Amino acid sequence: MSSATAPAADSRAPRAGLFKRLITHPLGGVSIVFLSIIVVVAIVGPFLAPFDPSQTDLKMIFAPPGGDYLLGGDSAGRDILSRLLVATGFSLAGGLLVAAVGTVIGVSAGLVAGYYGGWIDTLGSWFTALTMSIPSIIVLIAARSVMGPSMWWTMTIFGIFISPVYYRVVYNSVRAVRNELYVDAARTSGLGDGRIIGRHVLMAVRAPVILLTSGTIAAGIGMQAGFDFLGLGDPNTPTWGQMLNEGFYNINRAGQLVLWPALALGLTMIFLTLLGTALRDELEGTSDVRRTKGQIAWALEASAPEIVRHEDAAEPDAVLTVTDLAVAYPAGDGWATVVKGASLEVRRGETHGLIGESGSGKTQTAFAVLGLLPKGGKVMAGSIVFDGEDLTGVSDASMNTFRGSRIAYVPQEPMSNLDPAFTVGVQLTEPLRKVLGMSKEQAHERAMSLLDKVGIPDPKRVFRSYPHQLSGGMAQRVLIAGAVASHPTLLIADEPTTALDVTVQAEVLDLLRDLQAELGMAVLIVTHNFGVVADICDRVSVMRQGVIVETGPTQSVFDDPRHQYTQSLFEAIPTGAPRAPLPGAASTGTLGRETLS
Ligand SMILES: Nc1ncnc2c1ncn2[C@@H]1O[C@H](COP(=O)(O)OP(=O)(O)OP(=O)(O)O)[C@@H](O)[C@H]1O
Repeated sequence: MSSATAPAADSRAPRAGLFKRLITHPLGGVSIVFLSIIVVVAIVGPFLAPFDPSQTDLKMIFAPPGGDYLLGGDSAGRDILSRLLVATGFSLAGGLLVAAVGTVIGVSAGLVAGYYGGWIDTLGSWFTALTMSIPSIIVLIAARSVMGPSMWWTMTIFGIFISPVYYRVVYNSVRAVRNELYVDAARTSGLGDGRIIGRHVLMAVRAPVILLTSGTIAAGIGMQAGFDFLGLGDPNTPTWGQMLNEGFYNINRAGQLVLWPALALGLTMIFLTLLGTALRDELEGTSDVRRTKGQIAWALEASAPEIVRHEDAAEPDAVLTVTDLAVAYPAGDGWATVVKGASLEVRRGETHGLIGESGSGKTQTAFAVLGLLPKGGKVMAGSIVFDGEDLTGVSDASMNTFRGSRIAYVPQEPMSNLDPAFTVGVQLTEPLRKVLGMSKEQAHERAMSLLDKVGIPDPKRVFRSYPHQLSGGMAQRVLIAGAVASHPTLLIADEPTTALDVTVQAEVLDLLRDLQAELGMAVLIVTHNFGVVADICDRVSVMRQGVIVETGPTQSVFDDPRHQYTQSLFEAIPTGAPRAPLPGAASTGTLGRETLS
């Protein structure tokens, strides 16, 4: 056995710029190429057009493709190709105008209303509600009869109707960040509101606004085409919608009249939507997961420390096998890896301690198993096999079939994990009814017997009590009762005694031991207290800086810690404390509650 101390790689792989990432994204690349061609055509189309798009030639009415008119002639003898080239510019400009008006009004109003609140907020909400309640098409038709058939006015008004969408997105994002500590810090450091909004707040809304804009351009082009198709547009401005309108009138005589504008319109809208999908992937980081997963896995493999494994007489029957797990969070332009290739095995029916100093990644490992990583956290590499199923590829919806039934969880802070608005009875019976499908009476009966089982002296009273009427120890017993209600195969308890006082800690540990023995479940107990491990764990894994460095039966690891880090942990225990009270010896807290940090 060897011990290794090399830390695993920290993968702060720098991310390329947004455009570079988009162009290498499969959907993004092809969309950018197509849309670039459309933009080029829109700009140079009028110069490339072989004829004036309005020039009529009676001889060329419904002329077939070929000859002077490459794509044929329309019902007035105009060149379809020339009209298509010029129409591309107008159609695109219409979509861009909608997005520009929507962005300018919606983003600025959302920023100001979200940041300042008060009457500006009220005015913004009122305007949003008003514009959303009026059908835009009616206003557009009314405006047309007042101002005449101008594409520019039509698109400007449509942009105003789109602006509440931007307003809401920006407003909600600003509300979410305005009380962040870094915004407070900017304020206290003397930065003015304009600078804070422009620098800190605008950054937070940048991604959703960019995302929204590709959809808005598509919606604008579609709206304009629909308006022209209905014959409500400006007949002197060639657009795809105008061409479609004319084509549909003459579809039986010359089908190509519909074909070209329909292709241009359909493909542009499809590629704008695909670009939106690619943008979402890149801005929200989902694509980075795909792209960097391999890189991180490779980096971890290259530097993975060897785990010190103690010989084990028992036949391994793993209920949970975590292999080379890597968990990372976006950090700046890269990823900060907080679990760096951890491997862990919890066997059926055993109590397994996961011990390590504060910040070593114990909770992140537990959350990864539960599929409950905080926002931004991603499993970048490795596998989590529970009862034969790999949980890393499982959807959120499917994870719900594991959580609360086959995998249960007991948190660190009992009080903050009970909803103060509901009685214990409601909180215990609701999952029994929803997850296990029990009737109201069955759930009530089961909850009472669970409260009794976890040693609550007066279950009836506690059932009717609100969390604030319970002590910390009682609240933790209630949470344990809820966790074991479904007879889980695996119970994950994250520092279940840390928030409790010493005497209550001992009782809760005794309770966990008794329940484990009675229900035969496996228990993974996350702790930084060797006393807890000594008291109830059959086996232990020692975690350091995101990796497991030593694992084995508790007795063996306590008797003969081989990894330098495990040895240093034992050395950190104050002298005078007995070294290793072994599992089964009810000696909670023998080693105190040392925080190994
Ligand atoms: N939401 C988050 N975003 C970014 N980094 C995080 C997040 N949550 C945790 N971390 C980082 O992950 C690392 C491991 O945290 P974790 O909570 O797993 O530690 P731990 O071993 O359970 O320690 P403790 O006993 O203090 O909870 C820490 O460096 C922490 O800063």
